[in-house]
Amino acid sequence: MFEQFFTPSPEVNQDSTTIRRPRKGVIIGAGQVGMACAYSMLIQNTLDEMVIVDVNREKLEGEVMDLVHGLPFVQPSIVRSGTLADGHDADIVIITAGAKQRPGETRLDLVQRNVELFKNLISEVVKCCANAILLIVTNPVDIMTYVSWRLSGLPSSSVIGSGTVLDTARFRYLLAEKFQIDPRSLHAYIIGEHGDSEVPVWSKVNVSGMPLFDGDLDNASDDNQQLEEVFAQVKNAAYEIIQRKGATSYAIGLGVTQIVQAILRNQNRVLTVSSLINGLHGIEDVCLSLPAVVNRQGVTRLLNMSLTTKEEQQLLHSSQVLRETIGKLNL
Ligand SMILES: NC(=O)C1=CN([C@@H]2O[C@H](COP(=O)(O)OP(=O)(O)OC[C@H]3O[C@@H](n4cnc5c(N)ncnc54)[C@H](O)[C@@H]3O)[C@@H](O)[C@H]2O)C=CC1
Ligand SMILES: CC(=O)C(=O)O
Repeated sequence: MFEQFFTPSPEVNQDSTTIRRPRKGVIIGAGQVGMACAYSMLIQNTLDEMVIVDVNREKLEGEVMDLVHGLPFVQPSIVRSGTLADGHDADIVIITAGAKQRPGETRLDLVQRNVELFKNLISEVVKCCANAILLIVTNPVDIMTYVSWRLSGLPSSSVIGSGTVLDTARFRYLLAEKFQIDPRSLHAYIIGEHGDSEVPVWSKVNVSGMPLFDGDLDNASDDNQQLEEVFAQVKNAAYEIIQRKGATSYAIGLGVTQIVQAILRNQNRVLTVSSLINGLHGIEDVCLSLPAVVNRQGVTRLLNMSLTTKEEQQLLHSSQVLRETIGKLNL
C-alpha cells in the first residue's frame, strides 16, 4: 500500500541476528493496577510490545484505546489488547488479575478468591507463554507467588512477586521526608510479607553508606517513637489509601516497571521482590521478600543480610504467618 511514497533502500540488512529481539510483555488484568503498570511502562520505554488481557473485553478495549492514543507522545512501541495466545513469544507476564481489598479487608482475606482464580489461570499462562518469567502482583502477593510457582512447574527463579518493593519505596519516601534527603540516597528495606507482618530493617537504614541507627529502636525516646510512627504509616498505607480512593495503583505501577526493567535489561539490581526461600534465616518453603539480585534469569541470588535478633524473630514470625496460610490451601 502507498508504494508511491517509498523507495526501498538498496542494501537493507536482512540478517535478523543483528537486530535486537523486541522485548515483549503481557499484562493480565486491565484494572487499576494493570493499567497503572501499562502506563508507567509505556512512558518509561520498558517494552517494545505490550499485550493487555482481561476477561472484561469491553473495559479492556476502552483502556487500550485510551492508552494507544498517547503513543505519538512516547518512544515507539506496540500496545494492544489480546488473549494469552498472543503471549507465545512473551519475555514476561505480569499478573494483576483478581479480587482486591475492600475497605478494612486484609490482603490475606483475598486468598481463597484469588487462589481459585489462579488454579485455572496459571496453567493457561504456562501453556501459552512458555518462555516467560512470571511477575505476580495480585494479592496476597507472597501466597500468590508461591501458588504460581507450585502450579506452573517453573523454576522458582522465574516466578517472582512484587513483594515489598512497594513497602520499601514507601519506607524510603517517608524516612527521606523526615531526614530531608533525596529518597534515592537513603537505603532502607522492608522484608517479609507484603502485609501486616512485614518487617522494617532498622539496623540497615543508611544514607549513602552511613548507618542511621546502632540496631533496633529499643528505647522509647521521642525520636524512636517518631520512627515507629513512620513504619506504622508504611504498614497501613494501603488501608489508608483504599479507605479514601478504593485502590492503590500509581506507586505499584512504578515499582513493577523497575522490576520489569531489572529483568529485561539484565540489570542485576537488588530489589525486595518476593521469591521462594528455602533455608535462609531458618525459613523453609515460603515465598517472601528479602533483598534479591534480579536479572534476565529472574531472581538469581539472595543477599545474606545480617539482622539483629529482634529482626530475625520478626522475619521468622512473618514467614510463619505465610506458611500457615499456605498450609490451609488445597493445591
Ligand atoms: N502487590 C502489590 O503491591 C499490590 C497488589 N494489588 C493487587 O492487585 C490486584 C488487582 O487490583 P486492581 O487492579 O485494583 O483491581 P481491579 O478490580 O481494578 O482489576 C482487576 C482486573 O482483573 C480482571 N480479571 C479478573 N479475572 C481475570 C482473568 N481470569 N483473566 C484476566 N483478567 C481478569 C478483572 O476483569 C479486572 O479488570 C488485587 O489483588 C490487589 O490487591 C494492588 C496494589 C498493590
Ligand atoms: C494494595 C496493596 O497491596 C498496597 O497498596 O500495598
